[in-house]
Amino acid sequence: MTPAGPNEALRAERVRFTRSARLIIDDIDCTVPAGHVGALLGPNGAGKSTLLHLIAGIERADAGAVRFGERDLTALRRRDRARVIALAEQDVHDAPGLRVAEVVALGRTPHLGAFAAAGELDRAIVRRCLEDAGLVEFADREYATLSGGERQRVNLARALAQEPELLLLDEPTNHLDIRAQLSMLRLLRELAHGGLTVLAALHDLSLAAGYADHVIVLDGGRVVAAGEPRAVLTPELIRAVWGVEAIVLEHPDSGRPIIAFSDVASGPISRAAPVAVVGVGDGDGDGAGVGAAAAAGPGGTTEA
Ligand SMILES: Nc1ncnc2c1ncn2[C@@H]1O[C@H](COP(=O)(O)OP(=O)(O)OP(=O)(O)O)[C@@H](O)[C@H]1O
Repeated sequence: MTPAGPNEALRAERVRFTRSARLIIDDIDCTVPAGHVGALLGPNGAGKSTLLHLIAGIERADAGAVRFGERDLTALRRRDRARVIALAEQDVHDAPGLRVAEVVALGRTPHLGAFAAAGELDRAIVRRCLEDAGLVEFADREYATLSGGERQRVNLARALAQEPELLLLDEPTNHLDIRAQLSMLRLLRELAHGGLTVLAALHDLSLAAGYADHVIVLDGGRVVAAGEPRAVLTPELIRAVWGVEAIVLEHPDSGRPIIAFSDVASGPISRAAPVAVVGVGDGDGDGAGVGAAAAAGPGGTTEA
């Protein structure tokens, strides 16, 4: 596990960002309390990745500030910033031909001197991060040959090797099976309790509600709600932001919200109907031709 860093709060203050004459981030104010797991939620195109890039310093805001504790992150030089913040993204494009351990070792770059090679401490940190991400058996595999879920864990391990104080993640559960999703989020919680401040863009509202201490909901480049998952993730908010009907239940053990969706358009699914394969017609009237699966009712089901 990455050693505990100092607990600091992340604060974005009136951050504004325009691209191609479009206002993408519209005077955003938001906070992730020190040592918390924050979840950044919102529909496609809401501005989650852009906000993470602005916090990480990959993009420069037109206005506003990003602070971590007392430090102004926007004022830090690139190398200094990379010692404070790590961003785990879904796609790593700078790893052609590299093996997994080498990709993870790239995370040590901000800590190495200008011409210095990695030392024993760096190698030990890389080994520990491979272990934390469950990747020991993959250490010698070529990164390009990994599955999407395996790559996702490498991206996390590389970010952890940076030994950041602030860990940003863009859809870290994407491509992961359910067990790997839960273990990823459990690891983020453990890291937060160990001192890291974590902000992850997530799409799964129940996972966010189950693991995040603090959620920030973006819509159209603005923060529309923020706070404890239970207070924020209400059916009204979900309808307003995502345009879907949700039922918010309480987990019997943790008391945290579980979000279920009711698809009012298709109605209840009571019994799966056999799927008939019918010809869509090939013009000769015999019904043969390209097979198409036709469901007997809406959504491929019939009412009992
Ligand atoms: N270079 C660009 N020029 C113009 N618009 C852009 C540019 N980059 C991003 N955008 C727009 O900014 C908005 C926010 O994009 P962003 O990727 O931050 O959203 P997101 O919330 O991460 O979405 P998703 O959930 O789909 O990943 C989108 O409407 C996107 O089309």
